[in-house]
Amino acid sequence: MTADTQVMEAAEQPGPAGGTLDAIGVSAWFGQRKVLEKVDIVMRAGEVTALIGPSGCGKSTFLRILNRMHELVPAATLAGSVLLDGEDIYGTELRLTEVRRRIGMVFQKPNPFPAMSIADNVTAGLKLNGLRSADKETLIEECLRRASLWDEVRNRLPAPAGGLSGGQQQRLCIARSLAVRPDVLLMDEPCSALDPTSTRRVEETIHELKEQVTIIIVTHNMQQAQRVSQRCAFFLAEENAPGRVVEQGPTEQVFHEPEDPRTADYVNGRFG
Ligand SMILES: Nc1ncnc2c1ncn2[C@@H]1O[C@H](COP(=O)(O)OP(=O)(O)OP(=O)(O)O)[C@@H](O)[C@H]1O
Repeated sequence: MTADTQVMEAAEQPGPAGGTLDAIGVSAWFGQRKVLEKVDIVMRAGEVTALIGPSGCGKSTFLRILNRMHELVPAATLAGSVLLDGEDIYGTELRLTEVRRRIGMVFQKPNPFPAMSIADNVTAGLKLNGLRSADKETLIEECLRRASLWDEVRNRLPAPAGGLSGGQQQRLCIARSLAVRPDVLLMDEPCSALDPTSTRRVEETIHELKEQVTIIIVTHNMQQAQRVSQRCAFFLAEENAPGRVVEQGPTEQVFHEPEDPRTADYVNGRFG
């Protein structure tokens, strides 16, 4: 076993809750243009945090800062810090590969490897992360169960993932993310390409996962934010200004007793 290769205990059950992410004074730029202004949000273990707000207010940028994907864009810069259980993900103590393993991402459009088998898709992230599993079959079943997909695919694990429905593909991507044992899952509008039934299945999956993995979800769907999240942050970019968090708190409060009139207008569909 090299320093980069760890044997994962596939039979080991996932821990009780993921990590807490703490964004402190996070600002972001693309070139000269500032798109986020001093965002402070604590995203707690065991909870789902929803990021809401109109298009272009910086939600996806903020999400990508949380697992160091923002820096992949040329000319993208940032200020502030992001702590994972107190450790700075931009500091020297945590390696980039470790940050990306511990903080996984599920994208808007399901992106399995279509020609690869369903089973191999689940374990595809292991190699990329320098990990291997002592018992792949157990790990595959466990992750597919956690992603609420096992019953639908158990009899066709060698079939190509491209043959699954969009909703099944998205749950397969969730299973793939879970295989590397993340503490946090970032989800960028994970249901926007899905029909209502598939959306419900993904929401149920989120509900079941939140005890083990901290989830941060960007959504334009206000009903979805209320259904899946315990806490909510409302982002807004006013004219010619970078995006800011106008209000955050328990989802119930943000939707039913917002303190800021702009939050009330947004959650009640009066703009955005
Ligand atoms: N790669 C990029 N290069 C330059 N500007 C960018 C880039 N990505 C995003 N932006 C700009 O940053 C701002 C925030 O974009 P971002 O995608 O984070 O907003 P958002 O709230 O997630 O929007 P949406 O809800 O439409 O996905 C926007 O003004 C956008 O045009």
